[in-house]
Amino acid sequence: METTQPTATGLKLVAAGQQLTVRVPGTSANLGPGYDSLGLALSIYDTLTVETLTTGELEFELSGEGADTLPRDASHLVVRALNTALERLGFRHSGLKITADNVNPHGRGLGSSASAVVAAVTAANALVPESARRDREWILQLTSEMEGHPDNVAPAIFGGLALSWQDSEQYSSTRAEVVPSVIPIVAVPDYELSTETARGLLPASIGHHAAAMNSGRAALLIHALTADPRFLLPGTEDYLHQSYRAEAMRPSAALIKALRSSGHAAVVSGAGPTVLALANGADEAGAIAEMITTFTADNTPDVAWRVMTLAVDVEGARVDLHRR
Ligand SMILES: Nc1ncnc2c1ncn2[C@@H]1O[C@H](COP(=O)(O)OP(=O)(O)OP(=O)(O)O)[C@@H](O)[C@H]1O
Ligand SMILES: N[C@@H](CCO)C(=O)O
Repeated sequence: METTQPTATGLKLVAAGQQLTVRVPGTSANLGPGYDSLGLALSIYDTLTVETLTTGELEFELSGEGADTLPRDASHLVVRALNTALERLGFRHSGLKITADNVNPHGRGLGSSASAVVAAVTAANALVPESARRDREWILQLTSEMEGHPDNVAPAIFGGLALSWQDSEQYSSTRAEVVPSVIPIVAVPDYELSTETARGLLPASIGHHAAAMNSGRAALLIHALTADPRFLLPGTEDYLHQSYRAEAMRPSAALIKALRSSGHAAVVSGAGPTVLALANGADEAGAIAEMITTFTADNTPDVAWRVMTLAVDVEGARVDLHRR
């Protein structure tokens, strides 16, 4: 791949004429007690196609979620993340054509902003020469910095169930395998709640008792997801965030309460307001989907819900190179 000499900015130009597509899964973070640490990759995908140009221009084609609201210029989240990543790698571009096809709903708790930055940083890393490319740990570090927490970006990058942690400014993550009988079902309401707003509802500190209770449930949840799903209901109990945010998503909180009272492991997905239920097998998945439909029709008539029975994505972000 050809690159020019460093420019006045000290940054080299990536070669023009390249084209690639990145497919990134949506994610559900927290899973109850795993606040800011656990996340599951889901089979709902955004795709981002990037072509490098010589015109110096930015062309943007946007379809699906956000097509009516998002900017199509350098202020777009994907462009900002892509430029930052290229710069960190020592490069810049001389024009881009970006085509974004967004399926993951925005501001609903399915990690749309994390998917966007993972797609952008993964694309930037694939556009630079092989010798300058970094590994997925580097992508995790940069995208966690952008998001402020690693729980959505990690499963979006690696797929599966991501267990993430932070040492000072360093983010790390490891992947665990979810038993095949676990089926995620999401109920996505038609109202939004931004992560920023939801984080603002949390107390600055919590008591030692709540912290101890939460630790036990988080440990149990990993066992439930990776070995014995019979423990999904007690394993998804949380003491850190959901009760503080319930006022901002009352229909979702009511649905979660009803599902849990019937023995189903339901939680707020990410910062909400989507409801995530984890079924143990197809029969329970069917029963959950049916209960969501009936309960919401009877109890939340002003809210339209989209119910999706998904799978755990095990691939994570995938790059397809079309032209180099
Ligand atoms: N594909 C995208 N392209 C550009 N901007 C996006 C994209 N996806 C999300 N965003 C921006 O991020 C905002 C939503 O981010 P926010 O963190 O509030 O919710 P979320 O990521 O969908 O949910 P959560 O973080 O709770 O899982 C959108 O309103 C939009 O501004
Ligand atoms: N852990 C994050 C996930 C949403 O980005 C939160 O609950 O605020």
